[in-house]
Amino acid sequence: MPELVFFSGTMDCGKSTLALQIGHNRSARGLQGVIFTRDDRAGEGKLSSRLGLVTDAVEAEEGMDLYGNIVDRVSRGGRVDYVIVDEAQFLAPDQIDQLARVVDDLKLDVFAFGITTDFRTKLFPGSQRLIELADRIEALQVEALCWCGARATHNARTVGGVMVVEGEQVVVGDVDRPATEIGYEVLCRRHHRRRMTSAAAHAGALSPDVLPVSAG
Ligand SMILES: Nc1ncnc2c1ncn2[C@@H]1O[C@H](COP(=O)(O)OP(=O)(O)O)[C@@H](O)[C@H]1O
Ligand SMILES: Cc1cn([C@H]2C[C@H](O)[C@@H](COP(=O)(O)O)O2)c(=O)[nH]c1=O
Repeated sequence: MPELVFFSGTMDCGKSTLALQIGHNRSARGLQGVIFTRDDRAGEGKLSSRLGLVTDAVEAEEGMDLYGNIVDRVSRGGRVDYVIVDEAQFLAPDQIDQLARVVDDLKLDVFAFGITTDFRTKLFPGSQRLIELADRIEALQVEALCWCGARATHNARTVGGVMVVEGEQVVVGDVDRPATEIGYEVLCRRHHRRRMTSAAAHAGALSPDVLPVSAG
């Protein structure tokens, strides 16, 4: 049975790498897929992984009918065996409904990859709809880690090196950006709640306030 699968996790947990691997393994066996993405860091119409691999993709622009796009390809004689969607959190809810229709009406597997929640710990609309509609939700096996060593479950945004909890939901960016820019860091829930990024933890450790004080 074809499925709509949502591979979800934090930033930097290997989603794009897995998307590329799934595409590679299928094309190695002669299958033909359509790869959609939206606002990849590498630029329009690209699906890129931090491991250095990148492939061409169809930019799933705002308002684009993803079901219609696949039907057009097939009706023009094209072959489509499966669909991959990266950065699926950026899609509109009705585009996720269109992906579900690709599975149900066209009988194709759709593999969607995206982060579940934003820097405020709120669901992205596209991810919410995927959670509502997916046949399966898969967590990535190689977990990203918080600076404390716990599994990272949340995404923090930093501006000038300081964690923020207000701002636009969508700001394309990356982890490990210079402290002067808007950046992201993955954290466990405890440290996300305390707004304690690795820089804040490091500064706290150096602060005289937290140095051991002798009793005498
Ligand atoms: N130099 C490296 N050596 C080995 N693995 C790396 C290296 N750089 C990044 N990675 C792996 O790539 C993962 C990020 O992959 P990517 O597909 O870009 O993530 P996502 O799409 O989830 O943001 C990291 O969690 C890490 O496991
Ligand atoms: C948390 C968060 C992230 N983003 C952006 C930042 C990146 O461009 C993508 C995530 O890409 P990745 O391949 O999973 O690392 O999402 C955002 O716009 N808003 C956020 O709150």
